Amino acid sequence: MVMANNIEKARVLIVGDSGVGKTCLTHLIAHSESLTRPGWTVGCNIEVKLHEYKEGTPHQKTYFIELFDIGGSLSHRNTRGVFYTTLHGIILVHDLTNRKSQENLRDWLFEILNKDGKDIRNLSCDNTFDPEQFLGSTQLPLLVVGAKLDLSEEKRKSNQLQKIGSIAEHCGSEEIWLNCRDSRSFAAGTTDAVKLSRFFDRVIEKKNHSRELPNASSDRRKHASAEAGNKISSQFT
Ligand SMILES: Nc1nc2c(ncn2[C@@H]2O[C@H](COP(=O)(O)OP(=O)(O)OP(=O)(O)O)[C@@H](O)[C@H]2O)c(=O)[nH]1
Repeated sequence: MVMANNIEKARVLIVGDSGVGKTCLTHLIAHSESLTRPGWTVGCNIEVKLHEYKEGTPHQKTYFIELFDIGGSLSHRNTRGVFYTTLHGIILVHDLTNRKSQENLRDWLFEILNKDGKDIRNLSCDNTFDPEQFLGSTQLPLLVVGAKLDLSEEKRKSNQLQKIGSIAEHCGSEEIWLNCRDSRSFAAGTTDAVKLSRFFDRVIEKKNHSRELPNASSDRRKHASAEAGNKISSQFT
């Protein structure tokens, strides 16, 4: 039997605007059941999921995935940077009935990648934040989740068009649309369950890769703008 103390951990941040469904999603992932009355998250709510890395292969291994559900309220913007220090993956959540919450995902990504308060826009040639470039350089796995699919008739019909022009398409990441209040949304064997499991596998690979580079963080400030990618990468190892 595997002792809980011996199980390694990897950390995933779950971010997005207030009220988009992060707490419901976190609960669904961790407990495979829906949460009827989530409270308003102040600071951070942490849940843990046991994940089978590379399930069904000779490399299968059990990990803990720590899910850091970050309160989306604007009033906590200045303090939530403390949660951005050690991370191995990001889930960006938006509300399918609220277009603005999808547009704001760029800002969330920017806030996390800019956690030291250093404006990474200045590191790019044209002074704009390019999520693809900076995510690519950090090698941080990203998953985009659109919640409240049950409330969006239009989106339910056009599921296949979901990624066009979205941040998921821009960053080359997977996107899932679901009803977070339906306990069957990640039922075993469904496409969404497979996408989630693959995402967690990549998170674990990111964590294992980070451990192989223990001195990378000391190089953080060495490189100039041409090497901005490497610089940002070192912040997340
Ligand atoms: N119908 C429907 N309601 C949802 C869904 N996801 C979340 N909700 C509801 O939306 C409201 C907000 O959900 P939360 O999970 O608390 O949102 P949050 O993003 O954690 O919000 P903050 O804690 O303010 O950051 C709650 O009333 C949920 O029950 C969904 O997929 N479908």
